[in-house]
Amino acid sequence: MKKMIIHGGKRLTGEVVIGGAKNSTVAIIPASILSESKVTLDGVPRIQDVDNLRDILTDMNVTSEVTEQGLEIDPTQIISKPLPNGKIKSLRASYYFMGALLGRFGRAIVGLPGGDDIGPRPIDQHIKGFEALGATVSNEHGAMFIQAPDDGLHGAKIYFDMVSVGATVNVILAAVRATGTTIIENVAKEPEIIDLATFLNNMGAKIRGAGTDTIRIEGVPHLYARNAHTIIPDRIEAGTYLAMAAACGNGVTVRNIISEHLDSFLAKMEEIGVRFDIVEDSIYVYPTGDLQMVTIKTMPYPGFATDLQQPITPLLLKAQGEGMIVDTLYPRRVRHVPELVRMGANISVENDVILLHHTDQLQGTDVTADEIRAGAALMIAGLMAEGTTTIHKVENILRGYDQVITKLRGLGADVEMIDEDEPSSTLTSAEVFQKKAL
Ligand SMILES: CC(=O)N[C@H]1[C@@H](OP(=O)(O)OP(=O)(O)OC[C@H]2O[C@@H](n3ccc(=O)[nH]c3=O)[C@H](O)[C@@H]2O)O[C@H](CO)[C@@H](O)[C@@H]1O
Ligand SMILES: C=C(OP(=O)(O)O)C(=O)O
Repeated sequence: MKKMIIHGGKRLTGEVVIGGAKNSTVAIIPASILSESKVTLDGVPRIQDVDNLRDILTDMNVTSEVTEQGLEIDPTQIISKPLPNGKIKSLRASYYFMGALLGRFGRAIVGLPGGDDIGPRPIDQHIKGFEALGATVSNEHGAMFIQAPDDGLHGAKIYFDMVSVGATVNVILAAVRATGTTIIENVAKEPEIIDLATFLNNMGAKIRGAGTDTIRIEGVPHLYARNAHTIIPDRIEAGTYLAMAAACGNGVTVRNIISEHLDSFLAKMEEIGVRFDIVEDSIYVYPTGDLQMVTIKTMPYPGFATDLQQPITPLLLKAQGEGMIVDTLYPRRVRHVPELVRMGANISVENDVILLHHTDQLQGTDVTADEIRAGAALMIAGLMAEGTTTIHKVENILRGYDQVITKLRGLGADVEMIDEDEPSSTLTSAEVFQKKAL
């Protein structure tokens, strides 16, 4: 286990470059097993979810190699194998192997996934989609057994009862090689869904409508990757650094952003009073003056992303007045709140609503990152705080934040990551460096 030590209070300056989107990458890596030729991915972020997906590929005899640009995956020698346990439990997106194996082999045995502990995360819509395509699905001792009929999956009309990123991805993966036409209604419209569809279409799939409410798929018998696919920039990582820049920056440029993917987030930043300039694929955030408290309600894309409600919270603590956050997707995504309270934040939860009040100054202390975006919030709070903040369970942050220590140091942050058993006591990070060098 690792911990992050932040000596707060430094004003951040300079530039940070955003990596490829975690939520695209973790769908596209499982999708690559549908290809009958080698797959080249550029812009793959260096995150633990990718390492864990690569381990799962290895279990299926699919080799992968990290290159300077990204990742090469060779699925040509793949074997159909049950994946009931192991790394499957280490991340959410491992459940995309259900759809991908079903699409490739007509059967899948995959353990129920792990991922962030942010309240109940059922998969009933994924199952509804697989069944509509003709598969039989059963849950046996925590693993899903999914089997296509003898004559293979067939196209179907599916209406999702709620908008789900995971169910949309999984049903696309199962349907691309099914016989006939599949129409999926009330699908997720996230940019990561469009990225996945682009990747699959470039391999010969026929997916239309990604980014709208309805996706139409004409099944094809074979898929071959021919060109390298570049993963889109991570809008959640971008939002995190933008919020950080506003909370403790002295003029920060965030590069490699598709600003349209952040429309609702940027509108909220403006409402708070943050000033920024968008120039092509970069956003410059000015040092902030007076800020206004706001109300945030998370919604499926293009609404305000649940994954950004925690990262924007420390910034809101600087604002005047009283604010509120309602996470309609994950009402119990509040594990950062008690940790922020320990840092002196005036924040509470009542009936699943996060209530925020202006806080003069956060104080560094020991806190725990119970999930990825709670960790991002604590990281920003630690940078804003007086004194030293030690964040435990940093692995949750490393699941999805690309080269985070390097990026923070590039902005001038005084931050260090060390093993839990290594003494850090009251040393500054410069002293820790010195000690390591001896
Ligand atoms: C790897 C990945 O892309 N993860 C993202 C994905 O997670 P994930 O794909 O798990 O989230 P979903 O979009 O599926 O979940 C949205 C909502 O639908 C509910 N639901 C979902 C499926 C289902 O079968 N039944 C059901 O009730 C969920 O409990 C939740 O309330 O979208 C979330 C919502 O934007 C983000 O926070 C995650 O970062
Ligand atoms: C909830 C998240 O991730 P996952 O779905 O991979 O658990 C997230 O990225 O904020």
